[in-house]
Amino acid sequence: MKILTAAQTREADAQTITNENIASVDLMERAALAFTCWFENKFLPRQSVYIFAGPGNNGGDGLAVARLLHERSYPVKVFVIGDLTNASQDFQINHDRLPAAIAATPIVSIADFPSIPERALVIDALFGTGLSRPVTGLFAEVIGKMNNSKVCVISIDVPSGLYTDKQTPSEGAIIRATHTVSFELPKLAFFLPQHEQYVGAWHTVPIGLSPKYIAEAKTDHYFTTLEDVQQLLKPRRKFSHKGLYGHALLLCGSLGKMGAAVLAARACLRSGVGLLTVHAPSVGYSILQTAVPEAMTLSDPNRRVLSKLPDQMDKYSVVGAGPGIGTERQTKTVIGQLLATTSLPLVLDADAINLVGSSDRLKAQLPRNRVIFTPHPKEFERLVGKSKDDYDRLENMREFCREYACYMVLKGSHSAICTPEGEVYFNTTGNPGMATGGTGDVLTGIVTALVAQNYTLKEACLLGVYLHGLAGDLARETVGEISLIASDLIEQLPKAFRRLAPHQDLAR
Ligand SMILES: NC(=O)C1=CN([C@@H]2O[C@H](COP(=O)(O)OP(=O)(O)OC[C@H]3O[C@@H](n4cnc5c(N)ncnc54)[C@H](OP(=O)(O)O)[C@@H]3O)[C@@H](O)[C@H]2O)[C@@H](O)CC1
Ligand SMILES: [K+]
Repeated sequence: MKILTAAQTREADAQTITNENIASVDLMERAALAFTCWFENKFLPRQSVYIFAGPGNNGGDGLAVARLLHERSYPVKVFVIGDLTNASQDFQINHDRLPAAIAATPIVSIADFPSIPERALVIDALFGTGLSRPVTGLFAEVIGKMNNSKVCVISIDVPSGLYTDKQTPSEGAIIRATHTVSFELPKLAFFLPQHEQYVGAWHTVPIGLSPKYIAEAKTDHYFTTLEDVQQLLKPRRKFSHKGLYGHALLLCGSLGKMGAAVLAARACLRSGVGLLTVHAPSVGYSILQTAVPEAMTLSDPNRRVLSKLPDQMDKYSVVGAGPGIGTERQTKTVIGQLLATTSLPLVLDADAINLVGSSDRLKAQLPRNRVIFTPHPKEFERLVGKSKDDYDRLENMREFCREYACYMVLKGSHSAICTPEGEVYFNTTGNPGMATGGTGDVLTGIVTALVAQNYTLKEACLLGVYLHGLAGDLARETVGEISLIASDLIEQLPKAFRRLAPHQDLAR
């Protein structure tokens, strides 16, 4: 699904109004109703609701929500801030529609800010996508009070004060929402780690924005949904044999880090690969043969670290390299040979990324259109360089992927997948329990297996990252976030695959 800029969202609103031949206040009513339904499902009408409305259409939404919640027996109080002589037309209409029981109290100085009871709910309808400058002055003071209220704050559409598609200047005040309920689509800002404290948990509610406009809108930013990845998953053919599903080679492990190789190998096998060979330092031979009997094991001449590429590289369909390999000189030579001498697709993770990042010579040897990097933020920095903020990091990722014609999975809460064309796809599965050692090795195994099965590199990234997060979400259901370990993801992979294709096994 596409992510739109603030300007595109306004245009989508406008086109919806024109195409459907409705008044803009009708679209506002639809939005307010969608928000109210979400709210009703979440909170009982026992708690009083304090709504803070600004002078634009976001404020208009807040006033319409006040009326709708009042009709549903929620005790509602409304406060309006700003120069209301310049308020938007739809704000005015909804102001006039407020029932007599709701007095909209103006806040003209911070002394007018109400004291908010402990169990109240606060709705933030100060600003939405029409924010035109950083929030200062009285608005900033109001935001400060709302942030200090220690109650649940629910933002309509956007946490007020946050720019949705570019860096918010540091002098601007921003709401710290518990929940953000966004209309139709999430905003780019929601996917960036630097905004975690403002956005809280985000949700989307449909308001019927013009599908035609959305389909035609140009963007470089997308987010992946279950439906998107379901379309990618290929069924297994009836007359199958293991040769159809590729032969993956993993270059993993070193003395003391054979666990990384075991995790990557097991995840690779659970992701449908036909054959798997793991090439590891000789210390890992019996470990791998015991822990992963389904995989073939090749022993490197060196006991501790990888020092040599295996022979007959052309019999493999893909190489996954990096988990647990360390950064010793011999291993760097192996990675150099891998880049220079093979023509296979490569999935490079962990120390393979660090090795490439530390050497301009290796970077210059990167083959075009057949490398996937899967860095976490620190590895990303070693490979691509430092970034000023999350928007800058996205731009740097885009530039790097264009320059080297490679794919990148920047791992995080919403892992970002970048293509050589500079398109970025944000993943929507996964949870904080996955921030634990070994989960990256599991991802390498999954993505490598998918490339082996002839998924394009882009498909392998989108599908692999989604499945990895989904396995994490399934694991959370049984072990919780705190106890979750990387092996739990592997255990849940079968269920994750079946979630994507619920009827496939039954159809036979
Ligand atoms: N269009 C539709 O049909 C639908 C729209 N919908 C809703 O509308 C929202 C967008 O509404 P919007 O465009 O009116 O902008 P909004 O965010 O309310 O703010 C604009 C006002 O704030 C002011 N202002 C701005 N920055 C400021 C600052 N830093 N400090 C102080 N003032 C500042 C600005 O003043 P100005 O810049 O003109 O001086 C103007 O008065 C969108 O997020 C969604 O919630 C839904 O109902 C669906 C249907
Ligand atoms: K808001």
